[in-house]
Amino acid sequence: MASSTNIKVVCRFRPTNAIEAREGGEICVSFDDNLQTVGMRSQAVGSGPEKDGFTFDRVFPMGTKQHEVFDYGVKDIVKDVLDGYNGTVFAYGQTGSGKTFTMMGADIDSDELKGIIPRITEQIFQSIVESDAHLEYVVKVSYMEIYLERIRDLLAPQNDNLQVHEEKSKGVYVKNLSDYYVSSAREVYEIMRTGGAARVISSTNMNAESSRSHSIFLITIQQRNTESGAVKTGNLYLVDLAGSEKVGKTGASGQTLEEAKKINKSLSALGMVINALTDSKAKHIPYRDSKLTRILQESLGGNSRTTLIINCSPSSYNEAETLSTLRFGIRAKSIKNTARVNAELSPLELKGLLAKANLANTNYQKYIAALDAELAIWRAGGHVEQSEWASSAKAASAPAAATKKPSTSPSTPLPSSRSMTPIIPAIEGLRGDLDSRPQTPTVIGLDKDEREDFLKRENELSDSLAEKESALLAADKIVKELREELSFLKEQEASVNKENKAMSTQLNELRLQVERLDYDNKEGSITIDILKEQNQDAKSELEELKKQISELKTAQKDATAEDKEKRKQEKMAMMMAKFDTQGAFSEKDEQLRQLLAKLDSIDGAGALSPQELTAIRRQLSEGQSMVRETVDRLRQSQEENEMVTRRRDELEARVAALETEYEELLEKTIHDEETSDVDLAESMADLKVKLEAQYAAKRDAHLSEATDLKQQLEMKANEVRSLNASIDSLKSVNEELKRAFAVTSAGIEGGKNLAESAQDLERTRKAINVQLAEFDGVKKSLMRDLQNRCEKVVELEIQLDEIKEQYNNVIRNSNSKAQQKKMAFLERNLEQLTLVQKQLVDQNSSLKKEAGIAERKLLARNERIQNLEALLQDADRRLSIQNQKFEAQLQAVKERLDQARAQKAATTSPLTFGRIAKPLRGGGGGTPAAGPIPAPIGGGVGTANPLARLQSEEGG
Ligand SMILES: Nc1ncnc2c1ncn2[C@@H]1O[C@H](COP(=O)(O)OP(=O)(O)OP(=O)(O)O)[C@@H](O)[C@H]1O
Repeated sequence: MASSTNIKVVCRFRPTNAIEAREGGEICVSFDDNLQTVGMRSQAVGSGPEKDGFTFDRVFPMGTKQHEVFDYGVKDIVKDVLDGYNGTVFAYGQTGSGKTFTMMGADIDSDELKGIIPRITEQIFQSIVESDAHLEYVVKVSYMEIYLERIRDLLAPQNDNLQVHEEKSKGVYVKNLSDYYVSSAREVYEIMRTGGAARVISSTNMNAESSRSHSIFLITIQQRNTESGAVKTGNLYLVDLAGSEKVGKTGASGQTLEEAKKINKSLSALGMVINALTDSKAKHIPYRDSKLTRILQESLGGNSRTTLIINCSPSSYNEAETLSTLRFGIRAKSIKNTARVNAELSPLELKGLLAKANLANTNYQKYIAALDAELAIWRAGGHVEQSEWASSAKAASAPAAATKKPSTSPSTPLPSSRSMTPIIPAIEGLRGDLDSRPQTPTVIGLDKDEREDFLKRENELSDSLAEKESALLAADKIVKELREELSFLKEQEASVNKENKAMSTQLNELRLQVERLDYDNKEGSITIDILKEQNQDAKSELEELKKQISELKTAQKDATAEDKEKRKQEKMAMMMAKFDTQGAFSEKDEQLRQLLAKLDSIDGAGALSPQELTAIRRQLSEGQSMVRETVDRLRQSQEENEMVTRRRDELEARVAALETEYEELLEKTIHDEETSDVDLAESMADLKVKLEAQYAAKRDAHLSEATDLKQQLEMKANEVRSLNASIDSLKSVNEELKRAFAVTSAGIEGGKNLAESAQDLERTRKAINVQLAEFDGVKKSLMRDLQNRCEKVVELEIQLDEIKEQYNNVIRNSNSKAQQKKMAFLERNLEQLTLVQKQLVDQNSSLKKEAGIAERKLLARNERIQNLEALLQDADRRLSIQNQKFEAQLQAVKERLDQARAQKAATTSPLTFGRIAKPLRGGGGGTPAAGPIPAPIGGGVGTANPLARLQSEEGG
């Protein structure tokens, strides 16, 4: 069943490519006729064994068709795998040498261009169809990639750190690698495409489509003999290695340089394994140095039929790489593999083994019984002859209950030659039968238990390593995320800081402004205080000026009081003189005088005629009536005088009122000037105008009144004068009459008539005297009255004059030079003061305003600052909330992602088929793709072998 064969090495040359042609590369290889040896025209092979060329199982020159490579290179292997052997086809060569072209082909769907893998797949299904009817096959495929020493499941790319395990029963395998049951080449192609799309591709200078990873396509074929129940399992590894060239040539750099190093490490490990395998002295094969060599462990020097396809360029441009590749192929060629069928025992075989085991068990029991018996003798102090000692051989041949009598020499030591673990042939045979899998080369030299322990421990370690690696990866990812987050947060922090800075500068500016405003405000209040003081000073100055004015007024008043008295007397004198000088006699007075003269003449004649007496009487009565008239007129004039007095009183009252009004006005003006901000000059001018107007009005009124009064006085004086004159004349007439009577009385002593007439005259005289006395009294009273009135008039005039004087004083005060100067000075002062006051008031008000504004601004800014601070706090709070939210979301997303990944891993495979075993039966039962899947024993999924069933259940 197991035969030791060398690895089959074939060599394929691709045609020269455009780069090589451009670089002037020439064909530097030659082939022998039987297409087994390739010769190099290189100086490097000038001497030594390579001079004769490199001999392989087959050489495919440029232009070899795809099907030729398949037919002559790998077709046989398909049959072996179907028969339960492990098979490996791997392509080795520099980038762009045609590995992928050979393995997968330029176009899967093209009959001409499709590569080895599609052809193998087709061959497998073809062979299944053509196989015996009692053979049932289950085909499943897996696709993985080794990239940067990590195994990635290309059909479940999220599983990117799979571990290689080894078990005694299963050999080397990739743990948790997903597999898909396939029933047709089409399904395999689909899987190939799906997996191919998930590969890590990196462009290099040499080949834009080159892959920097190793890809392994695994086809597992399980064959079950439905008649015997025997099961064989063949694994076919189809490996497309990464480019074998040196790092520098590809021009790879950066991360690609790292990649290249790791890829080269993997490939150099492959070289080391091959070297060790071909070196007879080598004791250790470094399979575990790389994932690649570990997976291909059984393919290289193990349980596998292996074909190595080395791909080369024929161009001198890639001569060095080609030479190295050829050397690699030559070395690999000498590796010997021992391929065995991976068979599970059939029920019959198992039955046989069971019988064997039962027999062995019986033999053991017998042996144990014999040993027990012998032991009892020894313990009892007996002795058993050596020939009588219990042995496995005897036990196997002796009847079951055979017991020995114990000997009596217990002191005999136990013989040292007896094996403590006897070898029972039946058991050993059973062991050999069960142990169908050969030892893996690595653990050769260890005993069986140690090997198992070693593998177990290795698997455990590998798992924990994977766990650690994934944890590390997750941690790396978290670190990366955290870094990103950190940078984001840093950016945010920077922006927040910037904002904060800007805000703090703004705040500082505002504070400064506030301070400045505060300072301005203080300054303003100080200025206001100063202005107030100045105002106070101005007020006091004004007060003093007022005082001075009032003093001046009083002084003026005092000065004029004496003048007034004098003038009054003068005026009175003048007025009275007027009355005295104007004594004109009236007509009556004249008549009376004539009458008196007549009387005098009568006196001279001695008698009066009755006519003359009658005339005298008549004249006297006329004189009396005149006196009466005069008295009446005097009464009238008295009345008029009273009226004048009343008017004067009224005028006085008015003058007093005007004075008080004037004073009030003056005070009010001063007060206004003191308190208000009215322009003093203007007010003064206004006041002046007003006063002038008032004075003018008053003056006019007084003047008119005075003229009226003067006229009236004139009239009265005239009247009084005439009355006085008439009184005087009457007096004189009276005197004359008296005298005439005296003369007449002396003349008429002699006659009765005369006596009578004398009596009459006496009576008349008496009456006249009485009248005269009355008249005198009236006159006196009139004179008194007149004098009084005159006095009053004079007083009025004086008052008028005073008022005039006052007015003139005021005018003078405002007009006189000194006064004018003073006034001007005062006015200037006042103006300045007013100006200053106004300015101060203005400043005060503006400062107040500014202070108010500043205060308002301050308040507003304070509010703004508070708002901004609140906003900042709010923003901070929101930021932290957002952060928390973001973290929570991130966490949720992570969880969901993990869940999704888990689900995806569990259920949502990109491939909707292949999770259920599809047993394919040979014997021309039709292609599984064309019709329903042939039902295995029991039908459906449940009829597959236990492993397949288990997997299908898992898949379900
Ligand atoms: N035998 C051939 N006949 C015609 N063209 C070929 C042949 N072998 C390779 N080529 C072409 O050469 C180019 C490179 O081939 P390929 O991609 O198979 O190289 P590779 O060895 O797989 O490279 P890498 O290691 O980068 O994956 C492709 O365009 C391919 O079509």
